[in-house]
Amino acid sequence: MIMSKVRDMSLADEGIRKSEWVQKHMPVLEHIKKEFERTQPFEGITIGSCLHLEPKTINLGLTLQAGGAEVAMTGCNPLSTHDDATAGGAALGLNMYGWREETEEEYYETLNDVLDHKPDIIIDDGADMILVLHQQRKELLGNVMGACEETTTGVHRLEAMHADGTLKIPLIAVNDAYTKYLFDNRYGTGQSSFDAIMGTTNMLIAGKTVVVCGYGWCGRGVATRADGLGANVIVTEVDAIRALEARMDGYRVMPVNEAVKHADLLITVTGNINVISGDDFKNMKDRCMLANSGHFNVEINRNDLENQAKSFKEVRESVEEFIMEDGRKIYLLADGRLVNLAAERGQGHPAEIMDLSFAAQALSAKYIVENDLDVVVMKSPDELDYEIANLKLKAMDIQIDSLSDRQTEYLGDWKEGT
Ligand SMILES: NC(=O)c1ccc[n+]([C@@H]2O[C@H](COP(=O)([O-])OP(=O)(O)OC[C@H]3O[C@@H](n4cnc5c(N)ncnc54)[C@H](O)[C@@H]3O)[C@@H](O)[C@H]2O)c1
Ligand SMILES: N[C@@H](CCSC[C@H]1O[C@@H](n2cnc3c(=O)[nH]cnc32)[C@H](O)[C@@H]1O)C(=O)O
Repeated sequence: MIMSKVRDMSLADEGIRKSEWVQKHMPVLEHIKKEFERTQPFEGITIGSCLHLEPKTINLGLTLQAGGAEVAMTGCNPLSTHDDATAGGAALGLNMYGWREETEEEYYETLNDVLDHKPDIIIDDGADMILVLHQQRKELLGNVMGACEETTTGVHRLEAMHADGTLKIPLIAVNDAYTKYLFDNRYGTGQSSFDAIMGTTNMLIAGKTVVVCGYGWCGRGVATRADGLGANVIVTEVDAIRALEARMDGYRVMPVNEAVKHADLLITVTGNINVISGDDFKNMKDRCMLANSGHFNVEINRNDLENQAKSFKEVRESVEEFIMEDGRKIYLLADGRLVNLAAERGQGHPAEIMDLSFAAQALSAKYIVENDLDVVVMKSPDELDYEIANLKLKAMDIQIDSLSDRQTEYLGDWKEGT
């Protein structure tokens, strides 16, 4: 029997319409779905997920369902759920739990609702579900064949769990697949962050100074798009090599306490805590705008901002204005949560990008079923990456070359010199 707790089932048709639209732009996932329909890799298997609930994620759920799985889904962020998508998913036979603007209590309640389905496989984003499984729902551990993790910070948390011996299940770090982080973290976060920031504020980027904190895969994507939109880009880093790379990519690099003085718009993408805190708020220009596109709501220390402000209020959907003692105004978008998903207008990454990420999830889940894995944190196998990349090239009608026998022989030979 299908169980669901969603905001409003009357939104189901609109949710289905939106899922059908993005489905047209997710050809790799569509191909995998057809394969799954034929081969039924998940017959008798229950898959529980904790992912941002929006139309593309519904297509992942339907792909797993087509492969024979019972699917139960909840959101991985209290602000990112689309209520039409959850209603649509429920109408199509997925067990959907969650709604937009959950309290913390509701967030964990719906996460536990999914665990109540006793999943054989877990697909997590940020590792909250895997943590609850290990800390509060230990009785279910024996049932879980393995889990997949969607994002960089989740992988870090799970590696830390594995290092201290806490992790009890095999874990595929789907984030670390080439077809995931090289595209999702970089091009996805680059485009969707600006899509959300511009849609939320209706403001111009050209001519502004944009500070990007963190020059990892997300930071590179955000900086490239800021540059392309005509901004003057400053990067802050703690890693010498990445800082050097940012400089040679053409950006100014400086410590964060200096960078905040120049920022018209500041975006954090570090996965770290307190990247913007304390005196940083004192040194900001009037009307500086702050957004996070990295991890949960910890990168920008909202408490520090609130404590220093005379007053604060929402002045526009997903925009809070903080009036400081000296009269300066600072704007915080989407409560400091991932702006590309948590802002009211956040649509998440483009469909063509999530096509790759969710193809990696679907094939990794199948890999768990087909292989008796040890308790490890492993990158998804290279052969899955190449399968996805080849399917995507084919869908994009792009041909590439292959090595001749002579070239293969040459590349494997050490004797041939000048
Ligand atoms: N918004 C999204 O849709 C989205 C997509 C993918 C990943 N993420 C999240 O974004 C974050 C970054 O992911 P990534 O793949 O780019 O990680 P990454 O490890 O490639 O990059 C993070 C960078 O931040 C730097 N850093 C750490 N602490 C810092 C600090 N205090 N100041 C300045 N720089 C600092 C690190 O040196 C590193 O270069 C993670 O939390 C990840 O889960 C979000
Ligand atoms: N759950 C945490 C962890 C970061 S989510 C970051 C992940 O979201 C994923 N993501 C980005 N856009 C979308 C989307 O549109 N649908 C589903 N997932 C998305 C992306 O793959 C990335 O790794 C949090 O909410 O703060």
